[in-house]
Amino acid sequence: MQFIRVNTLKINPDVLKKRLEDKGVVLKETFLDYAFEVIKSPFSIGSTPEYLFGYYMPQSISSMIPPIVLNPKEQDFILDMCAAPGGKTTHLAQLMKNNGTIVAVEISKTRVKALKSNINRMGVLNTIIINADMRKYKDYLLKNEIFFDKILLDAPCSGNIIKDKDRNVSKEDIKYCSLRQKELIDIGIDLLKEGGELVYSTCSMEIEENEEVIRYILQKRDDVELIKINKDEFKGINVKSGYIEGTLRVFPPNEPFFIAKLRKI
Ligand SMILES: C[S@@+](CC[C@H](N)C(=O)[O-])C[C@H]1O[C@@H](n2cnc3c(N)ncnc32)[C@H](O)[C@@H]1O
Repeated sequence: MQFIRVNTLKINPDVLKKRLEDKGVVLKETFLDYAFEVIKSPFSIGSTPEYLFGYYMPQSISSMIPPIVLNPKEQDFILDMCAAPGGKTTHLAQLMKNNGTIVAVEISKTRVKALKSNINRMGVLNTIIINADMRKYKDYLLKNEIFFDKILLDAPCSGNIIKDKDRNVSKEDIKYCSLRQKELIDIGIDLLKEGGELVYSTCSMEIEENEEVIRYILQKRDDVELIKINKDEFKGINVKSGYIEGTLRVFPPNEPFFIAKLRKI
């Protein structure tokens, strides 16, 4: 299944739809008025002039859910803790209509290049890119008392190993990912303003990387609570409740995803 997210910072979804359809692309509506499923395309959807103009982002429909759940407002101060290549950063900027501020942090120098290029291509103007390890960069933020209204933690996970490195995952990989995710979510809560909200997501199916991380943070800290996500918002997507009520799991044929929302109290 292939989907595109129309970049409403640059073009109206109906205008782009007509433009692609005139070139022979067959598109199907989704629960989002700015996202379409690509049913058929005579050419690669990642190499059209419209793509290069930044009119859309090819990405799974599941990966559009975390920014929607975070629900950024136009004046929000947002931290995107693991940002590259920027599918979700550019989506957040679009929802904020290029207002407010996003701090997009990415550890990998190579992946920062892709993040920069997507941000430029898509006309995003409200984002500061930081090439740093969140586990160290948090010290700078805390020392300067910089706290955020909303945080997206789209955590590195074993699903990325399968996709990026094209190999199977071992029990050790899952354990390693789970430990890193627990460390990152704890940092995320530290960096939230009181009443601020954090969305945690992974493209892994493993309980250790999903519900276990949420259970860990809810047990470890008494300044955080779970906000229940309404799964009925995502019509046409194979979304079910996670193993903790109020969390979400997306299942095949859609890209597997886990999404949870927390509030700092
Ligand atoms: C799942 S990917 C993020 C995808 C991205 N949110 C998007 O929608 O395009 C996870 C990213 O986190 C980065 N990362 C891993 N550990 C990190 C850390 N400690 N600090 C910042 N970024 C990190 C990885 O290099 C990778 O690019």
